[in-house]
Amino acid sequence: MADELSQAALDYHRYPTPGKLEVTPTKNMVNQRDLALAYSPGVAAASLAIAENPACAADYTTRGNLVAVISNGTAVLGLGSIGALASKPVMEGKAVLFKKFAGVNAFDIEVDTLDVGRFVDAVSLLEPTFGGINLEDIKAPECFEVEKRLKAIMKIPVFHDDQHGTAICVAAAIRNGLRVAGKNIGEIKFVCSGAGAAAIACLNLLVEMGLKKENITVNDRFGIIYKGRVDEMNPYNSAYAIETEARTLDDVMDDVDVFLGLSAPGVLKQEHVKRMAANPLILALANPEPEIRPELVHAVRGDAIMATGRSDYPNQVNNVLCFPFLFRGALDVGATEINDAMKIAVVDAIGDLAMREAADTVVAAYGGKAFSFGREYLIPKPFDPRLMTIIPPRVAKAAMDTGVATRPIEDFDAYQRQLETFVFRSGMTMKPVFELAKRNQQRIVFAEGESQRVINAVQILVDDGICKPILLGDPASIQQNIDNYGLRLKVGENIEVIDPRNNPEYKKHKQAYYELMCRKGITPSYSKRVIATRNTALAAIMVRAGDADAMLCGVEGNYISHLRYIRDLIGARPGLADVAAVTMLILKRGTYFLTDTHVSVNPTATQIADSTALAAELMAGFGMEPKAALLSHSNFGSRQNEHSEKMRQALQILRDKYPQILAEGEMHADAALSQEIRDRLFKNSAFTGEANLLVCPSLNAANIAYNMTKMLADGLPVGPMLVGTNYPAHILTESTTVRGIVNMAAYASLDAMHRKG
Ligand SMILES: NC(=O)C1=CN([C@@H]2O[C@H](COP(=O)(O)OP(=O)(O)OC[C@H]3O[C@@H](n4cnc5c(N)ncnc54)[C@H](OP(=O)(O)O)[C@@H]3O)[C@@H](O)[C@H]2O)C=CC1
Ligand SMILES: CC(=O)C(=O)O
Ligand SMILES: [Mg+2]
Repeated sequence: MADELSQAALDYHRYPTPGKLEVTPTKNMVNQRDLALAYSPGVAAASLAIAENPACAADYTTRGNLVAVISNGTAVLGLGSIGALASKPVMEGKAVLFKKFAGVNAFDIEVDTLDVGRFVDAVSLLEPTFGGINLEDIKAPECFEVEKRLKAIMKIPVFHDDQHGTAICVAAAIRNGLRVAGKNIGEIKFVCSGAGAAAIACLNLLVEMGLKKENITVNDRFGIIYKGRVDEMNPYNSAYAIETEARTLDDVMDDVDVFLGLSAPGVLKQEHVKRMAANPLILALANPEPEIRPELVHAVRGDAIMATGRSDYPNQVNNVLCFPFLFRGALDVGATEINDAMKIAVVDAIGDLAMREAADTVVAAYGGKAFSFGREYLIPKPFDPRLMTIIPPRVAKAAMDTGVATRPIEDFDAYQRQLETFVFRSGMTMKPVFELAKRNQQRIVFAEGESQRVINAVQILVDDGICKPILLGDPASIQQNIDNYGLRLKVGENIEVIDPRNNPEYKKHKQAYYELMCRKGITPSYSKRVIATRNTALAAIMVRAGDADAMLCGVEGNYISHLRYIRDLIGARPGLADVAAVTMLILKRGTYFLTDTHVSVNPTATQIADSTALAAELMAGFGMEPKAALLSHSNFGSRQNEHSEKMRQALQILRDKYPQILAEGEMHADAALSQEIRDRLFKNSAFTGEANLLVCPSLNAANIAYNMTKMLADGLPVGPMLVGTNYPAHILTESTTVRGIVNMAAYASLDAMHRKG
């Protein structure tokens, strides 16, 4: 490993606190009452309930979502038997992956013994603590015995990740690799380097999938495993011993279709690769250094399809694609074991996923690179959020079908939503909006139709049937982007494309633009130019003309330049001084709306009252009851100046004009969010609990508050949504993600539907 990376890794592990994990309580512990509930005497109620009915441990403790990652340090990655203590960073790492990828809590447990019996005793006694056991980096052949004995004793899933997690990912990658190479698993010549935990499990699964045993040759440190060999033989590697004169890897590499390495660095040489069959598939999976580096393979074989266990090359075959999601499904149904049906469900899910285009978040996580199924993309990337939404339900279903689920899932739709919410926190809040949008698909025109983010979002919108997209832009560039991403959009079939320079409705749109702008110094010839070159203007005119139901712009270019067109061509509703922007922030703590985050620099008291009322109306569309707080540096008159006075006036206007809205102010943001703080200042607050509509006195305050909260509280924004417009039109920002565009297209549809009544 490069010195720089080693040092960076050491610093990463050491600072700011040693290690990668900590324990975080999930319940408040701030007063005497909490203490009485969490600990003595209250805790006795939970203990007695479990004593009476052990199954309710899943209701009153973390057990149902807690996995132990257990090792004795005998086969740590490809580093060998470095001991239980030295394995701790790897086990902590696996625990982090469980949590990060699938929300599974995991403790690492390092058991310092080489004795199978003592190890099994130690682990089996942990059953009351955990909902599942993930065995890790335990060397063969002991690992087989350990797993077999623990499975027999324990009534929770026991899963040796290096065996089965690896086998599942390898099986999916090989199935897809053979698809690309155009080969049939029943006919291929197969060489495996390594006969340990991972290798034997992979071979067993591949044989189940149709690989012929007679076509497999296995090699380990002592050479080829042949019938009659005496060194290092055991019942597990003996199953793959063959009649042969061959004794080394060098003897067996002619015409090999697939090489699977689960052994040690540098075992496979360029000379071997040269002799392999056409389109050879090479999985060099030893970690961290593979059996051969991809650049060495590609230097001698242009037709090779290559995978490693590393993240810095294409086709990372690593069990992280499997274990977090497999356990998620198993825990969610209280599975008593992980059986073959559950494993096969994961093989299928991983394999299928790679055949679909990569998700937007994957593209973002990998530097904007697009992936589509092929030589360099055989299996999904670990950051693919769909692993979480696709694998656990299939595992849960397989567990239920095979009778090992103690808590069967009753409502799979609700379960699916729960998983989606984990990945896209917008899931729940946006759910009703998506449902409504789907029922009455609106025509949404996208001003930046050539943008890759827009095109990726449009694929999701089409797949989910949320709207009928119209893309403005050069058709050739749009098609190029569709092809680059391997998307399934078909112009004229599931999307409409309008080239502004070749627009069939050009005359009508130009005239409409001219009529709106002729008294603002715009000439007929300039109108022509604008309508052919300014997509935001064209989109706005299309919405006005009824050629689209709503528009989205702003993914490219600055906000204010789009706002100019919106103000001129869409305009504010009669009686309003201007439009305003409302941004939704989805936080762990809840969902909040802020206004005006993007439009008016210094709104008047009337504007503030109007935009509060419009934001409240918008929130009702999300099924939320607005509680508006007019924010200030002043708390109910504590400061007297023009800024606090403005918010006081705004409250008065609100109460006069919109008495139905629950509004309070002017106040500090903490008072807005805490009943307790408000109670200390005065009684009879207009609303109870916390405000969910935070109204700021200026653009400065609103925009700063929004961006700061988003960063500090890891908020997920939806918006900005424009309110008070004459027609449905929304300006996104340049940082909007694909998911953000999808959310806003759904909201724009809802906006359009509401206006139609
Ligand atoms: N990418 C992934 O997802 C995963 C990768 N791996 C990697 O696979 C490798 C094996 O792991 P695991 O099965 O758990 O470990 P084991 O210790 O159980 O097995 C190691 C196997 O490799 C063989 N071996 C060691 N050195 C050589 C060599 N120079 N030539 C040929 N064979 C050799 C060993 O042979 P012998 O018994 O004779 O010593 C043994 O059969 C590790 O590098 C690990 O990082 C493992 C799991 C997942
Ligand atoms: C990935 C993994 O589990 C290993 O290399 O051991
Ligand atoms: Mg491992």
